[in-house]
Amino acid sequence: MSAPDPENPLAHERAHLTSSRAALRAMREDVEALDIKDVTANWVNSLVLGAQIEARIKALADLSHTPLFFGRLDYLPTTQEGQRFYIGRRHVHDADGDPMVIDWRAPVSQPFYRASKKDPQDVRLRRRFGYTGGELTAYEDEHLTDPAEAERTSKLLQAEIERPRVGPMRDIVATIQPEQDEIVRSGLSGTVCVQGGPGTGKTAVGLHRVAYLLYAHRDRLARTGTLVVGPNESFLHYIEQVLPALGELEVRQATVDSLVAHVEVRGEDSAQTAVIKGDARMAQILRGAVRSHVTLPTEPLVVVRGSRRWCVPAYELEEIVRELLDRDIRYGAARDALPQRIAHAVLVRMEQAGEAPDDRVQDAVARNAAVKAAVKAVWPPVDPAKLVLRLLGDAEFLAAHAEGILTEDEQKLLLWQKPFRSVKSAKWSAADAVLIDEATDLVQRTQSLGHVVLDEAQDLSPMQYRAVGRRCTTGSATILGDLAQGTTPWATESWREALTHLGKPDAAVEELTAGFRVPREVIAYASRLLPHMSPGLAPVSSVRETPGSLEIRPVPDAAGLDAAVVAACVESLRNEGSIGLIAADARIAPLREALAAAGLPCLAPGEETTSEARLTLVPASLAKGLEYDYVVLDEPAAVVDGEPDERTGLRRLYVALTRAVSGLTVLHATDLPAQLAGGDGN
Ligand SMILES: Nc1ncnc2c1ncn2[C@@H]1O[C@H](COP(=O)(O)OP(=O)(O)OP(=O)(O)O)[C@@H](O)[C@H]1O
Repeated sequence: MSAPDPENPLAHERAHLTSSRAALRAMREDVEALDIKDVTANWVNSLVLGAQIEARIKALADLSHTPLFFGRLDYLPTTQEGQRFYIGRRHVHDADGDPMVIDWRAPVSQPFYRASKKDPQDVRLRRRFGYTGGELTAYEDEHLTDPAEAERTSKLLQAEIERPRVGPMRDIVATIQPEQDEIVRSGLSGTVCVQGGPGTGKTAVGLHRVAYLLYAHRDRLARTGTLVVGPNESFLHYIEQVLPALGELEVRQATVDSLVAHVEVRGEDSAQTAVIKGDARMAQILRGAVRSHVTLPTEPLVVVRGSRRWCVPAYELEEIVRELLDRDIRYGAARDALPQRIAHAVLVRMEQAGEAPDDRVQDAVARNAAVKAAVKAVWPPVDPAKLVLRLLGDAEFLAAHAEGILTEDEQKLLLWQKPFRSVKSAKWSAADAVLIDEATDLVQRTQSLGHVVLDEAQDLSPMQYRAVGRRCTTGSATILGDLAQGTTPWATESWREALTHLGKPDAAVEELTAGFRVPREVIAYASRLLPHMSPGLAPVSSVRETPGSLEIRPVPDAAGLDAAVVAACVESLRNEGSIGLIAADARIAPLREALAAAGLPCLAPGEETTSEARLTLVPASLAKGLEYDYVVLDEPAAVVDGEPDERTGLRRLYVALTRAVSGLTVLHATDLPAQLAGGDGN
């Protein structure tokens, strides 16, 4: 490494960027030049190796608009031999194998995120770099061991957050904050639950944690797999580029609905019914219903082999069945084990009679027609969807298993008005699919992944938590959410309870309190709702002061509201970045028309914003998790009224009010909800 030029540090850093880029190119060319013909024994090997090389080449691509490094650490002479490290998205080394850029996830990079004046962690200088396009244009230094230097908030962090947004969500790897980093780097074995208000970086933290875990436990997670679960497709689409930008291409993304898609969902439940279907008591009912298929044998079993007849008495068969019922194994696994258990009982009799049967004889007995018939009678196969079809369609069957668990009224709510004939013709709801998933797992164990990230977790029902939980029984999870943003009738009120349903009752619950998205003025306004919908939750404290970021515009005449909203969108579009027009779901159609009439094209959530198409029309029900540089919020009272109860309405409004990064304009022709009224006359 060349010596720094004290006269022109920026030129020196740019030179390092240029040589790092060249080194990365050389690394890529080395991989491209690999000839695997001589080293692979067969075509399967060569295919596998070929795919690995292909992936490596992709991972080594130099994305000209993504800074190769964003920070620098100079250690004190006493540690790391006073070395200097450039921190970036991936490791880059020169021709001698010496590091030019260190992966942000490496242990030596950690102080970049955690060191402070109070705890410099052996770092003398921390330097952050600013880029414009692909150009390195600025840097910011902190001399962590210099007592004379005052601590200040990073301008580059501020600029990074306010950088106009177009396109999908981006990573925050250059600016992860210390309390976020603690979560990102927490170990693979533990499940972490993160409570955090709007814009505290929960989604970002969850995604960076996956990237970190994949780095630290690559082999294990490559085998077991990782999954990110989000609330809907448009949200998944919004976040889907973050992990690839961090070099991780193998992480699966899903919604809870898509995880449990055993049947086609065409029906909808009333809120009351959905609440019961999502209640954890349903798991108990399903378990009883599945196991009720087992009938204790009352007849002896006779197996004929050659000239001999072997008889296993009924009481002994019963013992075998009881023992399998007592062992907590899946219904299907026990069913698979039963023929061998019976065959073993026959073999014992053969031995008692002086024969010496071997394993092959046991296998043959297990396949004997009489044994097969006995197994079918005692432990018949169970089709999970048919089982749920019967529970929801047959009052007697339901009563037999729900007695003492659900009240009669609750049972009535579960039953279809008119039972469906078949799994195919049934109008399954989303909650039914979760029940089928539970039943499926009772029959056959669901495969567990190595790590699951669950975002917007507060909206899940207990049965949905169980569905996610069984996908990480042998792995760990990151649970992200905000109790104040729960808008389903079954929304979680306590993380401890949610974690218990998930099967991780002892997981650590962490809290993020610093807000990065929403300016102080806006979050203060939205937080007026908190005492009315989630008392006890502390407001987010925004790291950003953006004067003038909030405007409340009364519209005197209701007939003029649409035109005023369109005008506000036009004004917002004069700024750089993305614009979200958020409105009650019922207001979407008229607003779309008004925008079209004014010649303003708009996107739907999930459609990617570009520099040409920057305005998205967002139904309040889909706003969760999304963000826009400027938000125009149409008629708050309509957002509240769009929900079945006031608390849910206020929470929906809270979500809508907290989507803006740089500016929020609220337009209302009717009175604002009383809970928003504050001391300032707004
Ligand atoms: N350390 C950070 N540096 C820069 N930007 C950050 C940082 N943390 C969060 N952000 C930005 O703040 C915004 C909000 O982050 P994110 O969407 O992860 O928050 P959230 O807690 O999931 O919000 P919500 O509850 O509204 O879904 C994003 O644009 C994200 O990039």
